Amino acid sequence: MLELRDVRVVFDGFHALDGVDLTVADGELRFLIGPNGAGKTTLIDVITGLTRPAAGRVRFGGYDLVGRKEHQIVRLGVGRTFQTSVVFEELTVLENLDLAACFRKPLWSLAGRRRGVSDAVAEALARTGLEPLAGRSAGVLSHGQRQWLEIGMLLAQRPRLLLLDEPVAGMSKDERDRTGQLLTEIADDHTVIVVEHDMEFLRRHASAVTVLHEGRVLVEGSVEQVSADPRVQEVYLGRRPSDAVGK
Ligand SMILES: Nc1ncnc2c1ncn2[C@@H]1O[C@H](COP(=O)(O)OP(=O)(O)OP(=O)(O)O)[C@@H](O)[C@H]1O
Repeated sequence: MLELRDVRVVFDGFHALDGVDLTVADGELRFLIGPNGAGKTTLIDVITGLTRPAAGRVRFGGYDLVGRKEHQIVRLGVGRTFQTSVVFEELTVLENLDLAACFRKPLWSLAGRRRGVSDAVAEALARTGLEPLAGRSAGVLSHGQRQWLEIGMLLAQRPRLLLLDEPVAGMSKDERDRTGQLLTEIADDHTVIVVEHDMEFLRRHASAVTVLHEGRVLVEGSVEQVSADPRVQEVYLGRRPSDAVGK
């Protein structure tokens, strides 16, 4: 379980997170939405150790995360994607996955590593449907395939909690549907938090949604509850939440 209590982040006097409480159960697929500047990325940064909160607690799987370094948090089973790509274009899909799989492991465990595809990499290939492309260079992948490779690279690290920042941005409708299925499948045996602006995508694939606004949790509930909530409609500047595609 992931548990944030009264988390506060202040940048030069500006309260980017202003007392956030959030509980996400094991195996949950939780969507995080909110207008630009609401604090979504900052929240992910706090969980992953990139930003240290001024106050508050972050607990995951029985560990306190505040004060731990990013790589230590990765080792505790927390993985994230960034808005910018981390794929090596000149390497193959398989090589990218293999590299990612090594990242979380201590160096000594790599010394005697057997050759061939590790179980974690094979599972990541199968889950993301990238098996037929394993030998292709990542540079030739479509935008959607590349996003799946990034998700696969996270899976190859065997995280328990995945934090995904706008995974369907720029994808075609088919790619979005495939990604929605993929996220639902991943949530069978992982906890997944997805920052996403696309309301159509949320309607199709989200069950639980948390709305952030001005550094606080405004509303939590199902997509229907959240879209119908007058406070949510108001923060999206009087627009219907269905129009609230953010950027
Ligand atoms: N390193 C920083 N220094 C100063 N201010 C920052 C920093 N990082 C974020 N902020 C500010 O904190 C607020 C929250 O930013 P954050 O990126 O978390 O919002 P967001 O909800 O992810 O928005 P978006 O949808 O635009 O990505 C914004 O007003 C932003 O300008």
